[in-house]
Amino acid sequence: MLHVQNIEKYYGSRNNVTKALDRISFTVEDGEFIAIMGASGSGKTTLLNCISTIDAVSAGSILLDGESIAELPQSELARFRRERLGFVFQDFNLLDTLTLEENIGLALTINHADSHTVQEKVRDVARQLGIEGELAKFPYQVSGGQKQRAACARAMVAGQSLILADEPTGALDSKASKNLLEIMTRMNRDMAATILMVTHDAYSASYASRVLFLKDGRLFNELIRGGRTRPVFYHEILDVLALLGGDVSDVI
Ligand SMILES: Nc1ncnc2c1ncn2[C@@H]1O[C@H](COP(=O)(O)OP(=O)(O)OP(=O)(O)O)[C@@H](O)[C@H]1O
Repeated sequence: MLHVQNIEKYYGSRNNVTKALDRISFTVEDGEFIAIMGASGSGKTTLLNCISTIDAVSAGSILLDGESIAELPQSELARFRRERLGFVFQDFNLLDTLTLEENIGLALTINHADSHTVQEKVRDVARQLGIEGELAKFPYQVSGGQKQRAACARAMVAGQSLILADEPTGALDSKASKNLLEIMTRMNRDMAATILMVTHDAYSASYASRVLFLKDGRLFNELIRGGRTRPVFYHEILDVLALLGGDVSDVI
């Protein structure tokens, strides 16, 4: 569903060029849960920004469901992001003045879906994530875990092909992180969501089915979980991080 082909990204101009991404290629199949890891400055956010159409690649191509992101006209980008991509942010970005139901349904409402369809889709995904009873509440009236669920529901309610998460557990304590990772696992396993998650954290990455490691803008290694348990996978991830070198404490 996602083909990243030989992409490069440079920042700056002639005398001061940073190569943030250097000939990166990989494919994400439907239904995968992928983590992207690497030290600070290795290019993780740049990669996610290129995939999410927030930033443009300098060379190479990115295809989502066969459609080339670089060739989308500016006028189409906002719609493309709303319909095809779901986002889970570190602070969840729920709007305080909207109920959970309105927050979750926002992309559908903006796309002019009729109100009955919006309500049905929102309720369906909310039920699957266990927050059906909270839909009339505002974000300040629900728990942190329920906010996480609402943000996850919003990321997939419009049938988005790909969910992009940038350090989603970055600001959470370990219990809240575990909750969120379990929700994401459920979305992936039971609700067929395809997820690409950038993380510094080996524990978070161990929930993924595959981990891509970036070093200095290049793809350094890849680990596939296969039949291994999560704790075993976690230790393998730590081993690769040690191999990656540099300031290891920076990446775990
Ligand atoms: N707008 C920009 N202008 C110039 N250089 C940039 C810009 N954005 C990123 N870079 C550089 O590109 C490289 C990759 O940065 P990026 O933010 O993608 O790394 P990262 O792996 O996400 O880091 P972190 O984990 O610290 O967020 C770094 O060397 C960074 O300094």
